[in-house]
Amino acid sequence: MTNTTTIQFNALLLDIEGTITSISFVKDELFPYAFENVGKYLEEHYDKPATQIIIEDLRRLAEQQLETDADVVKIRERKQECIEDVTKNVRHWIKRDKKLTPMKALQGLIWEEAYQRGYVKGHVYPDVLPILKIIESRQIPIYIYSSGSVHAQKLLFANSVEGDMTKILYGYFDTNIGLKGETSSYTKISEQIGVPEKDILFLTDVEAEAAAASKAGLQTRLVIRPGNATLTQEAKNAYGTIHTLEEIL
Ligand SMILES: CSCCC(=O)C(=O)COP(=O)(O)O
Ligand SMILES: [Mg+2]
Repeated sequence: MTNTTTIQFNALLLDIEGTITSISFVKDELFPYAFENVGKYLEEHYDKPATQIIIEDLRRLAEQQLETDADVVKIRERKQECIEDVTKNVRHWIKRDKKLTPMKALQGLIWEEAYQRGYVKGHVYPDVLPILKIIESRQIPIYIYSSGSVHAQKLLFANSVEGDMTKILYGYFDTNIGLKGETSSYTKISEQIGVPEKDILFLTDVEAEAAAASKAGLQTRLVIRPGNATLTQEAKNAYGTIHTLEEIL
């Protein structure tokens, strides 16, 4: 179903990958960079408090995950063993596109170097910035909700192919508020931004996210971009689809 009526909303909530950024940028540039550089990053930043906090979180996570996943290893205490174990787990989770909060936090720190050194630039589709500027000019706040950490989100938009986009973004949410497939996450976002669920428009490429948001009472549209997973007809009918952000104006 293509939406033909005007959508009324007082806040816009955007997924990143597959919605305003290509899946290929995330899967073919960001993830491989983190995969290749996780060990090196840990060697260079091991003693920093931020790294140690993440390692402790990853240690607890590994304890839980190894009960159901035989490829996850227990993270040992001594520095070199710890780096070896964290690297093994993180690489395993990257390969499976796991949305695990501490792993996402570490990815964000690793990507910081990639952006700073100019190895990557955050991809956004050409329709995104012009339409977001129009929405911002209508005093409608724009928020991001991604499985990538808030730090990683800010890096992507501060170093995007369209320049620094952070000035037009009002706020950011990651999995610290809850998983994107859980209805309660959207209820919490609505509470935090002070906009009723029915007045928020959420755009995503993932059916389960549209379903969770819709169940919470948000308006949703599924976004179709080149390289995205195919959507079921049932979901297209239930939530409606757009191909560019122009369709929400
Ligand atoms: C913040 S950029 C990296 C995106 C990422 O790590 C990811 O897992 C994509 O998740 P999304 O919720 O944006 O589809
Ligand atoms: Mg997505």
